[in-house]
Amino acid sequence: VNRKILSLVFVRESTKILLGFKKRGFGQGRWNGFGGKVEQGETIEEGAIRELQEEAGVLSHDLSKIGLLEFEFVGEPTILQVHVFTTTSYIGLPTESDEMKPQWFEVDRVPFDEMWPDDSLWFPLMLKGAKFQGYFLFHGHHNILKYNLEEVERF
Ligand SMILES: CN1CCN(c2cc(NC3CC3)nc(N)n2)CC1
Repeated sequence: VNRKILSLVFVRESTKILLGFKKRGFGQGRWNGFGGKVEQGETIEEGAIRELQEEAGVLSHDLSKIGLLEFEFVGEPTILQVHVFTTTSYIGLPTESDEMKPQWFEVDRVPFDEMWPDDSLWFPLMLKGAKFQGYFLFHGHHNILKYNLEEVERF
């Protein structure tokens, strides 16, 4: 079993959250936070900052680690290990990239039916300010066969 380390960043503004519509590649056609592969030679947080800049055109240096999610797919050896961050302090105007089209959403109007199915399970923990850890077993890209999800005190 090998693990692929990925970042995922959510930018918050009072009652709003910044999501991006994935225009191509993995997760295409779904809204999500910003993130991607963590490269060799960078920390996970540095990778998260880099991807946020590349995908949304905003720069933040004050990310808070809020979640750790592992995703396994039936029949596939690679486990995705997603490190979730949030920030309220950033500079720059969210800008469309070739990967992502950013848009602000009211936190009570998050388009879960156009997002990864796990999001509706852990978003409530993120939105209430909790830290969380979870494991999800997927069959394909639409069905969660089983999962566990728990709040944690700190990372
Ligand atoms: C670059 N990454 C890709 C993985 N990712 C995921 C994954 C995910 N579920 C997993 C079944 C796929 N759910 C959210 N919300 N994000 C974050 C961004």
